[in-house]
Amino acid sequence: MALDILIVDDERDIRELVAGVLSDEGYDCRTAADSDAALAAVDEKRPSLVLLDVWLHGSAMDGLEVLDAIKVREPDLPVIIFSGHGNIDTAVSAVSRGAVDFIEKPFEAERLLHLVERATETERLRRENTRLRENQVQGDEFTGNSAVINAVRATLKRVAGTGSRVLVTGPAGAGKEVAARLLHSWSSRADKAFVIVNSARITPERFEEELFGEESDGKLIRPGLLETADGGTLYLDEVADMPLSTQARILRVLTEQSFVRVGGTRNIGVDVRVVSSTSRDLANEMEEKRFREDLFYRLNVVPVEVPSLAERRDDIPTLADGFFARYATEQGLRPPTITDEAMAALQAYDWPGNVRQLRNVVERTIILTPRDKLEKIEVEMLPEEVLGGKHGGNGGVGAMMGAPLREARENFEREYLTVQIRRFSGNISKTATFIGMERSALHRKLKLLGMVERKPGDGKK
Ligand SMILES: Nc1ncnc2c1ncn2[C@@H]1O[C@H](COP(=O)(O)OP(=O)(O)OP(=O)(O)O)[C@@H](O)[C@H]1O
Repeated sequence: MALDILIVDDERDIRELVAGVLSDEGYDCRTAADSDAALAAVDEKRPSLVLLDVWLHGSAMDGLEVLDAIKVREPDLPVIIFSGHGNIDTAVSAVSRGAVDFIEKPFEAERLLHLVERATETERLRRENTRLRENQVQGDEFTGNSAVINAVRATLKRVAGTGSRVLVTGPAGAGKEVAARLLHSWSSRADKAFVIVNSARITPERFEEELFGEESDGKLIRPGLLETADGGTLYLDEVADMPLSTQARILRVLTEQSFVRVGGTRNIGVDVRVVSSTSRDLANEMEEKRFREDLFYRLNVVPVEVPSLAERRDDIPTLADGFFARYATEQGLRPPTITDEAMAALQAYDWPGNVRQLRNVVERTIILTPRDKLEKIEVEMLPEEVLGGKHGGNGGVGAMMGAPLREARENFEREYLTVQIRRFSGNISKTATFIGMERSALHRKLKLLGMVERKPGDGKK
């Protein structure tokens, strides 16, 4: 979605000029000629940025008053001030009253674009953070009752109150962030911010500004994520993606509990609990000299591993039920029931994208299925990736048609049993009960089929 910029200036030429420059760069622009129109525009729809003239001839309020009124309505909405030659002082005071920057008229288009880009980058991150937060509010509890998830939950509970640093590891989409939020919510910092530093999404050039904030001549231009997280939890997502130079500075923050803003000299104290996550092998990153060993030891005070979904298949029914109920409700429908066959297919699949992929598959199933069929989820409604993909899918009847009956039956039995055993995470007794065989008979069968001792994922026969 294009960022929406509100341009407030009493001079029509300026409004049109600025709108032209910004529209060419893909921004959506609205304009207002006086204070009333400006505030009405903000009330109508929160813009991503306001460019505001300090001097508004013929208006009920001047630029600074409009700034104050905007800040009351939308404290986080960035405002850049246009100042004329004679009123730089006013512009500076606007910055101390909450404007992110000012630009003196006449200005070059390039300078304007640079400032706009800088101001909206924060907005982009803010949106991202809000979006993630909103997603969570919808109720991403740390669902699951498998033994491994219960163990993770117990560890989180134990360390939540201690303030120790925690390093959450596990594959992408497994729920590292959900785990970190749970830890935060159980800690004494729960009513303070949970701030995400997405190391992979912030460009290395902007990393330090984002983290430490900026100041000029001793004045705050904008706070960084560290300051925003003061008193709360700072979540360093995918910490292995952090540039080495920033790793050195983060290390200093952790040691000293203080930092210096970009462009500043003063030490600013912060009280943050750092929780980091990685889906990469940090030992390997350290070996390759891409990750600082001293930082690793600082971050990894308490390691918590969130296992892949394939390692806790017994959580799939609860997770799937929860996601089906959520997405059906969003469509104004009742939570559907899921047939045993459909659930078995979900449990048999390998989920390389883990819980995130399961959530997406459920959402897609709900969207792609006609509404009148959504009371009961049948196996055919599930997407092809789950039914026929290479991860845990089966070859289908078609693949068996070229074989004599005996061989086809054995092939079928092999596939059937592989899926069922996987579904019960390799537990032969549970599998036997489910498929209606004696445990010893199942053992014999597996031996006959050359499948003895085969556990999910180990690939050996
Ligand atoms: N235990 C869980 N209960 C409910 N929802 C979960 C659970 N684990 C993960 N999710 C869902 O899966 C999505 C991915 O989870 P999350 O972002 O925590 O994973 P991650 O391990 O941090 O992934 P990445 O490393 O890719 O950022 C979340 O948006 C959430 O909806």
